[in-house]
Amino acid sequence: MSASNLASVEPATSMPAPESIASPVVQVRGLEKSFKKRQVIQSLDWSVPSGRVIGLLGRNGAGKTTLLRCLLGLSPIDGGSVELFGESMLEPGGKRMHRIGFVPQTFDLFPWMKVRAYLDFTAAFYERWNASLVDRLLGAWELDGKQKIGELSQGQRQKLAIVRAIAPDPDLLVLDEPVASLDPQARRAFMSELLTLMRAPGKTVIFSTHITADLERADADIALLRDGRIQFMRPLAELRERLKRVVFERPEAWSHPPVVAGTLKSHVQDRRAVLLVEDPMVESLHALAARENATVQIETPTLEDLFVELA
Ligand SMILES: Nc1ncnc2c1ncn2[C@@H]1O[C@H](COP(=O)(O)OP(=O)(O)OP(=O)(O)O)[C@@H](O)[C@H]1O
Repeated sequence: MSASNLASVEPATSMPAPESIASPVVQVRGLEKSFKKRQVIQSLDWSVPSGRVIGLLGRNGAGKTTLLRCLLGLSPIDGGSVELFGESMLEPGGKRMHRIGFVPQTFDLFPWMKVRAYLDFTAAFYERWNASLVDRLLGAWELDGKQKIGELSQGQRQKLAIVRAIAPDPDLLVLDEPVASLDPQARRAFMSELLTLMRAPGKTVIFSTHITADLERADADIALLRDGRIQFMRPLAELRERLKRVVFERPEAWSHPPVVAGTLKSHVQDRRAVLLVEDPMVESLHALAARENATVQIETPTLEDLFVELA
């Protein structure tokens, strides 16, 4: 059993608000991307409605960076199509880029420029540029405008990349592991800043991360990338409500896990059988436990548990 059951219950786009069905911000159809013989993205379909915060999860090497770069036209695609704001995306450029902010995984541009000069230089390219936000964030995040970019620490560069990406007031903000180098205080401050700015009508955030606590804090929709495809996209609250960890325990060892409808994954550990079940029927579980001379516990898994099980 696998997470694809989730996708079969509902397609990769889950329950968008009615007004957003008409105009997804991101619409990907049949996307293919390989590096030499290594196929990273395979027939990937993904529709991201406006107004959501999406956490893109996937194991190391699952293709998150590749997918985000393909979305933004930064990496050529081998097949399929990508539309942003309803228009085909073949390469970055044009007016639409004013509406898009991107924080790459590593930021190592313009090492000779000073922070303030770099931001002023970048501002000139944008129709909208929130100079007071820049000033506030430089202060709050303790970035020195007079310091050279090449002399910044990794975390400070990441902060600068974030300031640069959100200052143009983007409608779509794409962040590739934006908080990987930030300390816990900076991560929290960043997440709360991000959500305040982007939890506004018409704003959409897509960010990849391994830090599941941040996704929980952001109350994000979770999109899982595995085997080259988006396996499902669901609001975190819905995942937690519908997916349960069911633990059977009995005096004798299990040779195989008990059969339960909706099981996505299961394993046995001696006298324990642990199942991840979608929409479990509580009475049937208790009846099954009684037949098997077992006790049963139904738990709500953490997002990290879910990630470990499903990714
Ligand atoms: N420029 C490239 N040339 C060749 N292979 C590449 C290139 N970029 C990525 N890959 C391969 O594509 C696969 C997906 O890489 P990608 O960086 O997209 O994964 P990821 O999900 O972002 O990983 P992580 O969580 O570790 O950042 C990996 O197997 C990687 O080796």
